[in-house]
Amino acid sequence: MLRPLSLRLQLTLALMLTGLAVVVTVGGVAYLELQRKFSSQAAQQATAHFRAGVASYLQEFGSFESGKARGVGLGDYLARLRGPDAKGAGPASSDGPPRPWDVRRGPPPGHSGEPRPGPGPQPWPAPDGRDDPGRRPGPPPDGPPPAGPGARPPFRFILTDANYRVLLGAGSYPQGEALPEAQRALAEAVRVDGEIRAYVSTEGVLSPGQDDLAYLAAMRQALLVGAIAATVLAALLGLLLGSGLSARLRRLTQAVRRMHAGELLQRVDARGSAEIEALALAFNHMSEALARSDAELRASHATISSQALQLKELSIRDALTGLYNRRHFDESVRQLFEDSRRHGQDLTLVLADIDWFKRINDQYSHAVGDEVLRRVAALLERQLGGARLLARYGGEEFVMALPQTPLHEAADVCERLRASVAAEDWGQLAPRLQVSLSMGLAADPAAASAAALLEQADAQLYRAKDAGRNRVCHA
Ligand SMILES: Nc1nc2c(ncn2[C@@H]2O[C@H](COP(=O)(O)OP(=O)(O)OP(=O)(O)O)[C@@H](O)[C@H]2O)c(=O)[nH]1
Repeated sequence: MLRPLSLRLQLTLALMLTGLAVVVTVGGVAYLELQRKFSSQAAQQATAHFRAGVASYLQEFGSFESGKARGVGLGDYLARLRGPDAKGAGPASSDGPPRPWDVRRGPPPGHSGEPRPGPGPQPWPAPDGRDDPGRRPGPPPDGPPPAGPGARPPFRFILTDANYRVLLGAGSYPQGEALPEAQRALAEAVRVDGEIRAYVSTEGVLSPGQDDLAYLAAMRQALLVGAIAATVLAALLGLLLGSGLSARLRRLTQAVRRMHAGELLQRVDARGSAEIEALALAFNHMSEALARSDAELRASHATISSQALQLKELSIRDALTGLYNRRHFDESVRQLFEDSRRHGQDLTLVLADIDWFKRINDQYSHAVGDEVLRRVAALLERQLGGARLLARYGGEEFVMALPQTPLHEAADVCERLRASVAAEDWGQLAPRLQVSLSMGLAADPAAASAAALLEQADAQLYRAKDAGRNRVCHA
């Protein structure tokens, strides 16, 4: 399938065609008008010359009949006046006697008074013997005009006497009959001594003469040069406008691509034609709005993410002590257990329980009990370090997982914890307050699961309680 033409090419072609059409239309009309003007001017001149020839004949012979009686027909008379050089083509010259039929540019002789003398082509055909009022044989008056430059013009003259009786009918009107009314209106009077002696009118169209042909050829050439110049100018203009337009569209396209790549805030130059400026401004506004929305979206996404993190943290923390809660411990210890088993590493689980906590509550209040829970939790967390998992397991019970820690090492750690709790100055919190921890440890490598291991630790805790509390027990 053919690709659609680019905007630049379309614009160039449109301008070229428009320029060409304007030149051809204007030039063509001017050319035709000029041709018509030549034809009309030549017809006027030819009629004037013919009329002058007829007037001269009548002046000399008095009438067509007396001319004929003296053996001189109008055709012969005109031919004699015309002279031998009139047969050929060529421009009129100033040599020789003046003759009334020379066709020249400028006002016709009938308009300026006297006919202009000079040799030149005869503007009318010599009448034949049939039509000639002078009865002399001659070339046919109504034959087709000879072709070629300088040939006699194709006018055919109609000649009547003063009463509109046709003497020369130009093949259209029979000799001797009255000229129709319509044709009479076009006829021009031939006056001799102020008296109307005949009427003359013209039929036919002009084959332009050499000067006219030269004019028309120059006109055609100017038309051709104008058309070529207009086409070239239009092409240059089209290319210039088109390249400006396509450059702006290219910048817009590049900006859209950058937006697609993530750089939402883009600005393109808004200068240009009204449409391009409107498009660029709309694009800039859209880009700003998108960039603003994107920034707001990112900010709200960050807020939501942080809130989700906070929520998640809250969901896995114990509200009173800030330690992890039991649910989180149970989820995490499963992973620790599997990892230690997979890598053949030690894992010791510890359950720790505050001794006689009910009594603390009862004796000192729940608030004191809560504060004891918070202080024991902080102490355990501080001394245990980050590599171990510590959680409040429920009530006054805490649980610990010590990865990569063999039982005896874990027992030492727990012993230090127990001692620290016991050595704390609890009297600051409440008079004569004593707090201690009982702890049970399990690190059985044969335990099937973290829960099973935890049960073993719980059993050791019971042993510690049973043994008098404030102690660490393990298998
Ligand atoms: N202040 C306070 N008390 C709690 C909280 N959770 C559980 N307790 C109390 O802890 C007490 C636990 O008592 P017991 O299970 O009898 O255990 P004990 O008194 O510590 O006795 P032994 O464990 O055998 O030494 C109960 O009275 C609970 O009400 C808490 O969050 N705050």
